[in-house]
Amino acid sequence: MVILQQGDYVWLDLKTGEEFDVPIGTVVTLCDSGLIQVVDDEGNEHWISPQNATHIKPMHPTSVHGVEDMIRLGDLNEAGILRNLLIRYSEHVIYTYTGSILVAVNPYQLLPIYTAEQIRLYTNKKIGEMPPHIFAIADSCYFNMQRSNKDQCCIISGESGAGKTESTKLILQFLASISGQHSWIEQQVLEANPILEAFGNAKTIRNDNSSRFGKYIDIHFNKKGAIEGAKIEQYLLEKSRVCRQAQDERNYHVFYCMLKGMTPAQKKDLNLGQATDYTYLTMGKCTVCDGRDDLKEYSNILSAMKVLMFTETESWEISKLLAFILHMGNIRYRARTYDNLDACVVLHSPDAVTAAMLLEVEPRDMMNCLTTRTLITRGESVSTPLSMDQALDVRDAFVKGIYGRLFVWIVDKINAAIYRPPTGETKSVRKSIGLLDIFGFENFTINSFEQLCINFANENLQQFFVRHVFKLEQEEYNLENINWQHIEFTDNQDALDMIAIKPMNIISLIDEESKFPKGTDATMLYKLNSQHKLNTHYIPPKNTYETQFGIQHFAGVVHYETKGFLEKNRDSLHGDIIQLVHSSKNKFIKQIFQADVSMGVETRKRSPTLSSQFKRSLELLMRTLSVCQPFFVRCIKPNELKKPMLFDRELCVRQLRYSGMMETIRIRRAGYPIRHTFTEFVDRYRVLVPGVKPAHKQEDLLGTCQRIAEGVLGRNGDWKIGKTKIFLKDHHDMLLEIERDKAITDKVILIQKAVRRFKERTRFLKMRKSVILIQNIWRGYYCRKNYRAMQIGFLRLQTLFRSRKLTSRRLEAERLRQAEEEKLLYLMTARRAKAEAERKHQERLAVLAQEEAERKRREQEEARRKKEMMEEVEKAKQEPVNDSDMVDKMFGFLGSPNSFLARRGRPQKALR
Ligand SMILES: Nc1ncnc2c1ncn2[C@@H]1O[C@H](COP(=O)(O)OP(=O)(O)OP(=O)(O)O)[C@@H](O)[C@H]1O
Repeated sequence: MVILQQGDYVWLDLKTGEEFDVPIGTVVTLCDSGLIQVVDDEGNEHWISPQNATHIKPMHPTSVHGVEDMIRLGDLNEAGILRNLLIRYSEHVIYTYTGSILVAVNPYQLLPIYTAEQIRLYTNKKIGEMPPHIFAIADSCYFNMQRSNKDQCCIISGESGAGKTESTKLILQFLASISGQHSWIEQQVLEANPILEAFGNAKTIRNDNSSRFGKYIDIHFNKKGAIEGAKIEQYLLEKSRVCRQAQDERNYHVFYCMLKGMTPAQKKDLNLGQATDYTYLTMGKCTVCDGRDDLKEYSNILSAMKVLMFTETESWEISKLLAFILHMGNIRYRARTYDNLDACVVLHSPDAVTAAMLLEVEPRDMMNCLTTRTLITRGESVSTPLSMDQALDVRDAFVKGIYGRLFVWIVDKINAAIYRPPTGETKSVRKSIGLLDIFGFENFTINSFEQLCINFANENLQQFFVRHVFKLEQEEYNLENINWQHIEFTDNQDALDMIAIKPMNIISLIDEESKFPKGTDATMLYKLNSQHKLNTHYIPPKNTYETQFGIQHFAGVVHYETKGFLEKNRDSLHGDIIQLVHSSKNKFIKQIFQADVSMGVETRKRSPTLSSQFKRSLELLMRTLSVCQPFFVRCIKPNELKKPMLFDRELCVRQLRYSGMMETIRIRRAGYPIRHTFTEFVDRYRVLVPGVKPAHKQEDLLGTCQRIAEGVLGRNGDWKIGKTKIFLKDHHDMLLEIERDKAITDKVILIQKAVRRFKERTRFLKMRKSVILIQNIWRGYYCRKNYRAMQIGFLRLQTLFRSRKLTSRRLEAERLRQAEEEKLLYLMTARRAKAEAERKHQERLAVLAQEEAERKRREQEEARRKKEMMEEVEKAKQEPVNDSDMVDKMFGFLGSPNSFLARRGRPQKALR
């Protein structure tokens, strides 16, 4: 026994012996005592005694926290795969790879992983570069289409409710976003969905929005990779749902939407009430569907119809037919007996009248058609009554016939809007991505003809998958002499041979019996038994009373109830009904029945049965798929309750086992899923090794391939060289692509560098030239300007200098002259002064002489006067005198006043 420690992860095999029980992952919580306590992935505790030590096995580290690609799982068994999906699911990680196959576990809740940002993140990425995602598959489809110039297809499989339709829509959304601007055609392609879902989807116990038909959407891309159009192929609509629904199931969504969304006036015109009023809508006792807003859906349908060019009249005619179906379902019969024959009559009711009115036929004709049948015996036509059961069958067949044809017409109408037939020009360049969303394997309590067809389709797809993944792979390895481990896988070819390929196969026997006039379901079963009872894939009825036979399908045994097989397979409407349609004034119903009306009675009898039509369309589909490069998305339904975060281990193991996931992982791990011819390889990856010439110039292609592979993947890498091809693992492809991207990016950068350098240099040189020119001009201008300024300056300076020089010279001259003058002046002055002084001296002498003379004279005068005065005084002393005489005498003595004054001044002047 392994020595365990607390916290170790181990596998616990409870060995219950149940078919879908596999070991569960556990963590050791106690191991001190002899017993070991472990807690499993579902939270249950287990005690393991040493005797039960074989029940536990150590877990590989890759299984502890899970891996993105299950090829890398160390525990390569169902338990490992299951736990890997479980732990990722519990972390809301719903996508996991198995090589390039995507496993998607339905989250049953809206996860924030489909935003525009996510689209951007996954655009132009290699598988494995980002965590697994449906967008990564879509991107790879698109990238591969562009890279290899080959059509691609994506096969989305899984049980009802596993998420196929959602995955298809997500891929479409991704392709529409990355392929270009949102064009009108893209919008039209996207808008086809609401219409198809309204008319082809219904609430079932497994899925609230179950597609009751298969579809293959082929999206066409033009040379630039933009969506150019699309074509929708539909397969096997479940028509019986129009008349019958199981408990808790609904009829097709469109009926409920119409009754919720129509205006009262419209409803009045069609005499319609509410869903609960109609037998055809209430058989499952369920008219509402949680989480669906029928009212809103109705407006979506109408707007989608507008986008897809349905005219107002056509929309109204469709409503009329839907209303007709509802009224037909409400028609009541009463059993009668005529001439000992079981017969019936239609009870008069507003529904019957309205139905006839909507069909625009005579009410009487319609009632006759619903209650009698015209037989032609020996050239004569005889009308025989129908029993009530037969009449109900006729009515239901009529209604199913209308709905089935209406659905085909709608798909054709959509195709008319979105399909652009290839022209000579576009044919060679147009590439496509096909999305196959087809009903999963079905195994109900009672399985009928429809289930046989559905399971037949799934056998075909499984065979395609097996062929692609296993058979072709092994064949190719042998052909190319590749040494590899041979993997055993479950091939469903034998089952397929028995159902539809080998002579006297089940489908052909059913067909034959359907055309045989006296054929019944019992005779058919008898023939099936006698032909196939020894086949290991056939399970005959246990006794002669049992009406069931079984088939061992790849996904398990399914028992089919043969009652009604032939009728369903014939899928033909009685001539009376066709006649009734022919007599109708309603052009629309005539249009949808056009093919039947134009056929004669005999041709109609020989018209292909449902199974042969289905087989043919499946063959066409398989042919289309076989020329495409396929991608596979395996959707897994985690629980039957449509609940988030609930993982039903058994249910998941069953789906994994039946989808061949184990073998897929084994073969993917052992094999080499990526292969290129030498030419392709060299041309694509020669950039990785310097100096490798293109393939057409190579003499040794194999050697060159080897050189490139060794250079990039290493000499000891697990890749192989065959006779014409090189074989690689998924991760090699990724590595090569990443390296190629890098190398091309480097080269692109180099080219960009050179181009940019050249461009920039040219620009620079041009700029430099211009700059130099500008500089030249500027400098010239500037220098000239400066020169002129300088010149003026110099002139001024010169002038100034000269003027200063002249001035100084002048001043000097002046000074000299002045000095001379001064000298002269001085001399003159001196001379003059001397002369003057002489003169003055002379004058002085003269004056002095004069003054001397004067003084002498005055002294003489004075002396004279004094003598005169003395004489006068002497005389006066002898005579009396008055005052005035006195004054006059004084003045007479002194002289007149003026002369007195004049005399006073003279001596001053003389003094100067
Ligand atoms: N990726 C998803 N994210 C959120 N919910 C999902 C996702 N895929 C599926 N679902 C939920 O599961 C429901 C069933 O999915 P879907 O209709 O795609 O199943 P299906 O496989 O096409 O079934 P059927 O064969 O019956 O048509 C959806 O209506 C949606 O509620």
